[in-house]
Amino acid sequence: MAIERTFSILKPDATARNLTGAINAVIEKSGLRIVAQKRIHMSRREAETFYAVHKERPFFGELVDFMISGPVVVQVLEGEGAVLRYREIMGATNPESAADGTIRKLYAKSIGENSVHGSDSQDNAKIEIAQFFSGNEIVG
Ligand SMILES: Nc1ncnc2c1ncn2[C@@H]1O[C@H](COP(=O)(O)OP(=O)(O)OP(=O)(O)O)[C@@H](O)[C@H]1O
Repeated sequence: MAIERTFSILKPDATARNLTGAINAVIEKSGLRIVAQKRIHMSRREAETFYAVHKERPFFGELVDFMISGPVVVQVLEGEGAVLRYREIMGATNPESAADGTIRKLYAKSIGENSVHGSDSQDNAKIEIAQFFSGNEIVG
């Protein structure tokens, strides 16, 4: 499988509970490399742009409010099949359905406050990475 990059967010519920190191340990143990990382507080406009695909969904307002409720850590992860690999170790959106050992099973509080985001395709990974990082911030 090819070396890819994916975009990750450690969400406000994770930063609030001081879990960024614990989650990074799961990421690194999986073989993925954190090739860029920064802690930011998203603006409402950034969160609305990021989740624009969900703007007609009933939870959109709640999702945006949550994403700007505290700091997040945005990351670029690199490795073989990184998009799919990260989705596997994140686990299902709803932690109650997530497989044992996944980040969401271990740490997520609910379907909304579910600790992590990961891109769902290589095309979206490129778009999402470009929203938060310039090329010289990514060091492979
Ligand atoms: N029913 C819901 N109630 C509240 N928030 C929800 C609900 N469904 C999804 N969300 C939030 O919206 C995000 C995006 O939903 P999506 O269905 O794309 O899940 P995902 O692909 O697993 O998550 P992500 O896009 O964050 O990686 C979820 O991660 C979650 O934070």
